[in-house]
Amino acid sequence: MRLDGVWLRYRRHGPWVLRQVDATIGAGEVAVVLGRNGVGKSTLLQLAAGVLRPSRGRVVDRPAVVGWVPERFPADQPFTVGAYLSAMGRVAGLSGPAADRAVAHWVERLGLTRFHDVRLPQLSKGTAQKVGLAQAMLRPPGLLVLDEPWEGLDAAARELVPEMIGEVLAGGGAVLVSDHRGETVRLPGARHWSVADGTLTEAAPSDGSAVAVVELAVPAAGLAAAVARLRADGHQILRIRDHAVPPAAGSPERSVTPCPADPEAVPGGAPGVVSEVGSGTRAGGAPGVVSEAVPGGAPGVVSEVGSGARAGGAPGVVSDVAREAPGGDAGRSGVTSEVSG
Ligand SMILES: Nc1ncnc2c1ncn2[C@@H]1O[C@H](COP(=O)(O)OP(=O)(O)OP(=O)(O)O)[C@@H](O)[C@H]1O
Repeated sequence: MRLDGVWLRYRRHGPWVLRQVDATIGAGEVAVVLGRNGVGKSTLLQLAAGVLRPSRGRVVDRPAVVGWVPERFPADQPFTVGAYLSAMGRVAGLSGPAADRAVAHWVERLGLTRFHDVRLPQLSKGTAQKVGLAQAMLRPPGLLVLDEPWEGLDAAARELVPEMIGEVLAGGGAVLVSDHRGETVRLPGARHWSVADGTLTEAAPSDGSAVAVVELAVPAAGLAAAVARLRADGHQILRIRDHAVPPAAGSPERSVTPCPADPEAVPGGAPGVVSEVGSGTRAGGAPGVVSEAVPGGAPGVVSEVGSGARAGGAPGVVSDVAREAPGGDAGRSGVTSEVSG
């Protein structure tokens, strides 16, 4: 499927939400749409799914079967779960018996059995979201479009999302998924599309062969916000650490602490280091420490302290830690870097 010079605004003479978006997604590919709140991720997904029509440009080669999971399932409909899903199966082109079989399969798989005869408005947000996932999968989609699919789901259901994505990809489908919380770390091989200022840019692949690790210092009070911002920009957080406990020299991954998917869960009260892998670098403008990965011609590690950064452009880069940052405040800085090629 291809978005060909797509522009979108919601009303005549209104502001453009998207301008001249060109993007292609092929069979067996997944693209994660990243960006801050309100930049137009949902708009882009709705254009891809065919829910919205471009104001200018066109969307071509959209697969015949599209599974669309909106950010909020429209639960204000007077149907039971079973009746709604059966009807959606028919809408998707399944015969009655085939729809029934598909509904039985997905109801069981998503743990919806006891809600089969419950009316949609009576469902909790998370359960309604599962109904939204189920309806999109009743007929194997050639394109699955998921808008923030993890929102509101319990732990078990969250695990199902990457599974469902994997099944669509294995069946030759394509998947677009938006995410501002970093859950996509569970989607290896995903392409990263970043939306900002009305345009879409694709980040370099994060398959591990073209990324580097950067350590950034951030103010402790701004840690959660920094993590959220970095994730929104498409970077992968590897770890968060107190800069008073530096990692072993030359082995920054050794002391990795799993980073919570929810930026709100980041302990904001303590100074911290965030390790991130991704496709671009953001320099920390203030003291503190963050690690992130950036694309490079070769694997590498970059350590950054305060507002200064040095990038390793060659393999075999070493981070040396636990020394006072050049020109920094000894009480707040604890990392400096040595780069070798
Ligand atoms: N139906 C609509 N009518 C008018 N403006 C809209 C409509 N839907 C979205 N917008 C506007 O378009 C812009 C992009 O919204 P969109 O929902 O696509 O962003 P988003 O990146 O998905 O945000 P979030 O991360 O909060 O879901 C916002 O300024 C929003 O207010």
